[in-house]
Amino acid sequence: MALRAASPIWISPLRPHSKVGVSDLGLRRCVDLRCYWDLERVPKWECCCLSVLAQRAITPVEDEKPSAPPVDTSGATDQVQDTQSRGFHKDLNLLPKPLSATDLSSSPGNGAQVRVAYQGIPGAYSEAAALKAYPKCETVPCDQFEAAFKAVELWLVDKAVLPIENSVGGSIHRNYDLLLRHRLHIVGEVQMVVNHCLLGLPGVPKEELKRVLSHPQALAQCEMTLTKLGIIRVSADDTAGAAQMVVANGERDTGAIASARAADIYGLSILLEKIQDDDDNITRFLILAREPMIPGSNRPHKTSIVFTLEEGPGMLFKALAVFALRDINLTKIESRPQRKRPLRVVDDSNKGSARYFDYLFYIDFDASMAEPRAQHALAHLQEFARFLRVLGCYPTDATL
Ligand SMILES: O=C(O)C(=O)C[C@]1(C(=O)O)C=C[C@@H](O)C=C1
Repeated sequence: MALRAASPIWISPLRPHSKVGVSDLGLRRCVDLRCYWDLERVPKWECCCLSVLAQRAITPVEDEKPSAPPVDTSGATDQVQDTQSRGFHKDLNLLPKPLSATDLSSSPGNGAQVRVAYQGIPGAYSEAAALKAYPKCETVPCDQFEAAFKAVELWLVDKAVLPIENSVGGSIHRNYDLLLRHRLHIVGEVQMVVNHCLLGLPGVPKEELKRVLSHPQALAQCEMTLTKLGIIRVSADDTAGAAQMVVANGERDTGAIASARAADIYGLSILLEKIQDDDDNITRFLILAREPMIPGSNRPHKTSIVFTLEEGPGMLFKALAVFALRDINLTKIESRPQRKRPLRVVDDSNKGSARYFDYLFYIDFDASMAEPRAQHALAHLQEFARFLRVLGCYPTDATL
């Protein structure tokens, strides 16, 4: 049994934290980069992506022409001499160098010294996803999704890894809502095959189980097996928490659905393996950070956005067309009610009962914000979106 030493983060005791690590090189580089932005030209939509801002300083969005060709540097020596003769800078090597895409994405790939928050306790699938993203990281358990968001915001951890959708159970709506409520950036994704096991106390046969505890998503992913076994489902905060509870309660007729690793950690027996309805049960997790990453063009990237539209016929059709027109593939679309304004009264006199829900649309698309076609698509979308935010641009996980 190997429990990790990291102390869990519970949402209530979170407190303002001194900014340990503020001087972290990555952040300073980001701050430096802001000097290169032409903020006057940033339009009203809230684009959080460094690259798009940097690009906008150079390329007018209205212009659908391909980006300008690389600058010809053949006259560079003349420029240096000219500058020196005017006495601006004696040594140009002392000037800060503009960042390139690789500079900002060069955090150690194995995650050594990175603290990563996840929801659940050791043995949860989210912890495994964090370790897939950063194999040497220190994982930090949190009781709720929101605690993981806050842990990043308060500098208690560097990143958070949270589930966003599952191939059987669908979207994890809570995390869509939290993405909007918090100011974190998506800097990566992790796709992971989730193989569920039926666990019981040592020596208990599966026929003796009357109840099974697990996370609601896990219960939904094993719907058919559980119906076949005729077992009562009971919700728990996370799968590993369910396993821990089975041990703590010591009731022979109660089992858990969790990972093989959870069985190992909490000393339970594996009664059945791969009990999910679909063999290819895949959960997609997002990696969140305080700062956005600069998208590269060396590998496929995804961009995630959220927007709202004006009321009117065909508005969603128009919004989707900005991507179709530029041959940009959409990988996910999700809509969520806008909670602050759940109902819109369409009749000023409030007569007639027509009322509409306002929706937020979340879209993931296969393109990097470093690509002009993605920038143009968002500039186009901005023409009729009431609100638009880039949640992040990050490398596509193609490891499955
Ligand atoms: O309970 C866990 O172990 C989790 O990591 C949560 C979670 C989820 O919320 O989707 C993660 C992966 C599986 O899809 C089942 C549960």
